[in-house]
Amino acid sequence: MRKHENRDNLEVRPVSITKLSLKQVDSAIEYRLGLTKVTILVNEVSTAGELTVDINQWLGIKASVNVDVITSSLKTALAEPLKEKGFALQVQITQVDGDVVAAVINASYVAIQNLLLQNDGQQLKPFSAVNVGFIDFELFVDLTGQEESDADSHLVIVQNESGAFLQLNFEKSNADLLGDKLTQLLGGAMEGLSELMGNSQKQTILIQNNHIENQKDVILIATKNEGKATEFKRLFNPLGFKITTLLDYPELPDVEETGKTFEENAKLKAETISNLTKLPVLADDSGLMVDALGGRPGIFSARYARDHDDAANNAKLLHELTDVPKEERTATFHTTLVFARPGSESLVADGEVAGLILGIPRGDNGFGYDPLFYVPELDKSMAELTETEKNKISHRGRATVNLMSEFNDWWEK
Ligand SMILES: O=c1[nH]c(=O)c2ncn([C@@H]3O[C@H](COP(=O)(O)OP(=O)(O)OP(=O)(O)O)[C@@H](O)[C@H]3O)c2[nH]1
Ligand SMILES: [Mg+2]
Repeated sequence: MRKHENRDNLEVRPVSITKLSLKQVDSAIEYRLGLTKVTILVNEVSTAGELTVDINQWLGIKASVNVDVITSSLKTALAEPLKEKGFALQVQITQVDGDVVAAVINASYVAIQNLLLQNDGQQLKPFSAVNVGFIDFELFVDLTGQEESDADSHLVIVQNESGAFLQLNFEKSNADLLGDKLTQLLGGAMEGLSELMGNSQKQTILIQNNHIENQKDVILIATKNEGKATEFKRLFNPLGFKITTLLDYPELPDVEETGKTFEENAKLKAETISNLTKLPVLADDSGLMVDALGGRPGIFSARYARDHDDAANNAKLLHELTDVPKEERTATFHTTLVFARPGSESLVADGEVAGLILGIPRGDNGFGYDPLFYVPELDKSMAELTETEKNKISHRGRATVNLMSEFNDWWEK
């Protein structure tokens, strides 16, 4: 199966609805596929030059009021709660190539969800459309109009988040597209559709709405680590900041930590998420550096034995240090923090704490390697400290103090 040649990712293609005008629309055809009612997506032209994409039924909205998405009167038209009122989108397109139809549907979903968020905060059940087809017996996902004209057969598929096919848009010439070929097309489409729903659309919605744009003193921390999130909340709340993390934004993508240093990785996390959300974003990249292991696991601490598996990572650490005597089990926890915001150079700060790796784990608090990290001046493991005690001496706590000493100047710039 191939994706469109020039695109690595499927995308919610921006459809500039105003600029397009209709060439031709096939008349409605209705199919039955098993028990699923399959209707042509594009309804008949209502007036010359107009194509109605009727998505009311997917939205579960009662009545139908025609709303022109592109006019500025839209917001006024939507003054009443949308769910009470109902509406249809009318869009004009130059052609009915499947890629345009799919793009119109995707753009419609994004547009409507954005309007709802601005109106009454209602969340729609997501749906996406994709154009799939066979060219010389090879399955292509996200066909362009040009590819579509070379295709032996193709169709536009609309699916919702729970995987139900909402509509299939068959061309008349594809009426024989049944059996294995259809199954293959549906399989290919499902992959493309889940990518669209999972990433592109939600991101677009999030970015366009910028949920917390107007909330002052909110910091988004680009972490999915619950242990870090808890520590940051305790560190920043007393300073008057409200902390949100990526755990509050499941629609944002994972940022791959491909850097070679803590700073490179922290920058990648902070700057990627700040660019996407246009928010001030703080990221932490941290890890344990064990002297007897030449500084390992270092930047690979989260994936030392197995990815984010604390038990396996701790077991590997103990195993590697089996014959290393106490005085040689010295180690350092390191954190690099990067604060990024649109249009500024990022602020960077480090923090470290020195300790020893124990032979057996102690304590239940904290996370990661805390039960094996002994802090000599407190005569306790990190996992035996309360959160407040840990924050006072930890690499993350110290990095935060260092960051805050420069924060005001940087923030005012
Ligand atoms: O015992 C610990 N006490 C700590 O205080 C601590 N801080 C970091 N670590 C370890 O180092 C990895 C960081 O990797 P990391 O910075 O990439 O974070 P992460 O992947 O867990 O979350 P994210 O912030 O990237 O989403 C973590 O997973 C842990 O294994 C710690 N272990
Ligand atoms: Mg990580």
